[in-house]
Amino acid sequence: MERIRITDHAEGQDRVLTDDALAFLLELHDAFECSRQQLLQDRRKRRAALADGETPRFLEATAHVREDDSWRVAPPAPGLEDRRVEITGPIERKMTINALNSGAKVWLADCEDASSPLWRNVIASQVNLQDAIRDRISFTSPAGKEYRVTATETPTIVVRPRGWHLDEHRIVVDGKPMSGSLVDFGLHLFHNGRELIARGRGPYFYLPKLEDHREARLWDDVFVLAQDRLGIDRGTIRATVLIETITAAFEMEEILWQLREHSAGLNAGRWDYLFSMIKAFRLRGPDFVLPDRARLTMTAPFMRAYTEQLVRACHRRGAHAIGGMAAFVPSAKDPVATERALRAVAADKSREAGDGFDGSWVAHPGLVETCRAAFDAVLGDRPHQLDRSRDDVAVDAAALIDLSTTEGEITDAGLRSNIEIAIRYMEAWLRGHGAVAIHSLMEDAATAEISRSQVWQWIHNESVTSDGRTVTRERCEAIVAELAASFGEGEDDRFREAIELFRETALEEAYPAFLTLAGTERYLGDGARRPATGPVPVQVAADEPAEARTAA
Ligand SMILES: CC(=O)SCCNC(=O)CCNC(=O)[C@H](O)C(C)(C)COP(=O)(O)OP(=O)(O)OC[C@H]1O[C@@H](n2cnc3c(N)ncnc32)[C@H](O)[C@@H]1OP(=O)(O)O
Ligand SMILES: O=CC(=O)O
Ligand SMILES: [Mg+2]
Repeated sequence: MERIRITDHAEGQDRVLTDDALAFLLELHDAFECSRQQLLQDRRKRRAALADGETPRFLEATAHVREDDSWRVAPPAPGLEDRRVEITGPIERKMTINALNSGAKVWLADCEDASSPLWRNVIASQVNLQDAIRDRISFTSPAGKEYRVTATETPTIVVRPRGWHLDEHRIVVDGKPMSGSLVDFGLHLFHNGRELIARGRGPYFYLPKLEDHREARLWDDVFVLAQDRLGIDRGTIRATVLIETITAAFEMEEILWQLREHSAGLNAGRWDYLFSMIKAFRLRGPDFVLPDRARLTMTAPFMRAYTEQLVRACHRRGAHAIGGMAAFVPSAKDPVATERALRAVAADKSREAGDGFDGSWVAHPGLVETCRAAFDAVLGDRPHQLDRSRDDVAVDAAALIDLSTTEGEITDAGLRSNIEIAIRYMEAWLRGHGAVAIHSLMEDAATAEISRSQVWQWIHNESVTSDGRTVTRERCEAIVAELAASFGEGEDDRFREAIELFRETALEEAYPAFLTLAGTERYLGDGARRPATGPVPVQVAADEPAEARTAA
């Protein structure tokens, strides 16, 4: 019996899942699947311990790594010296070309927060990467617009594979799904690694949602085996780790140390970081309940502690510190939203550049110049500011987890906005869109996780909105019912399933660790339910207003 089985088909698959590529994936699976499962098991234990009241802390066992001043990560690899503007986005064909023409220094080609893991997306991402790297990508829109790469200098490509928690259930080995991380990583490296090196850059990665330094070590082990197997020099692969969980924030230097030969720095993944905070402390009582999502800015004291400590850790170790994503996006149809986005992004990037970051992310080509200007003002002609030590920053465990000083209230509008964003995002995700603009804000898996998690936390803490009303499941259901009236009922719409998924991830007693896991198991996996049709079902408590009962 063939050990590896592909359970689905998508256009372009033959170019991606070649026999040699599958043999490489199998080798990665055999070498690392046990360790991945062990680490996922450890995650579950740690999550339970945090829920039971354990406080994250700096590890005693690795104090020597933090205290030893002598080590540094490898110097920047070709194409990664100057990272002042990085554009992110899903690896769709048109967006790939637009990103390559955007003028950014780096393109984060995303199989993660901005991607919905439909099989056709997984395969198309790999096809588009192959073509983009070989300068043979073009696209004609349904309206007949032609797209080609015209920029003389294109961004360095950095691929973000899925996180360790996600399976790729369409590639089954000995009856078990492969790791989504290893599939995204392995296919890109196998097909494009040598080509990238020949073109003067290299196979570079962003590593998402790591929860501790042992998970970084697993990636390092993967890199070593993969390079040896493909005859690529050790240290050629480079990885920037997103610090976007509260536990990883206590192990920043350990993560750099584990990957030191392959490290390209750290990134402050603010949205998943906020999600991680809410998840970790969701049952810790009022001091850990955060206000409306709109009030969770980078100037909140706990967020400042996080970014300041990240820059300090990176620059102590000669590693790039890369800033995160301001969610405001411009809109050709809305000059007011555009003006607001440009102002907000300029302020965000100026603060990051002033704090010592070496570059930052933008979500949209219309923001590249704004980000560049903010970093130009601080960097000038220098490619980075690694020489800017932030030893003035206090390493302060308490500051990282002190949420009690976050200003702002929970409002009815904030509750409604969370429910609407979560459902609209889940609906788009089920249709295959991993990033969408909703009310001129970029929404992706990380921001949607915040929205649904806040709703869950507010219900379970019986939080009270500024109008004096308690957040209850029934109140949320009434809002769902009102919103449902405004949702489309087009043939392709998936609002019915999106509402079910929202209920499962925000309104139930149990708290699913990731909406993407819940969504994949229920709607995208092997045993997935068939898409439902008909009116959106709503649940309304007897004492809710009558109009809430009529959504259809
Ligand atoms: C928490 C995190 O992980 S953040 C990182 C993950 N998230 C992301 O990467 C989000 C990236 N951004 C996006 O996906 C998009 O900007 C969205 C979905 C938010 C908005 O996209 P749209 O609705 O298409 O925006 P809009 O209509 O203004 O786009 C104008 C043009 O810019 C292009 N564009 C917009 N964003 C991008 C991008 N990130 N990369 C490349 N091209 C882009 C569009 O394709 C469109 O091209 P066209 O004029 O040739 O048709
Ligand atoms: O991946 C980035 C984030 O903010 O989450
Ligand atoms: Mg993230």
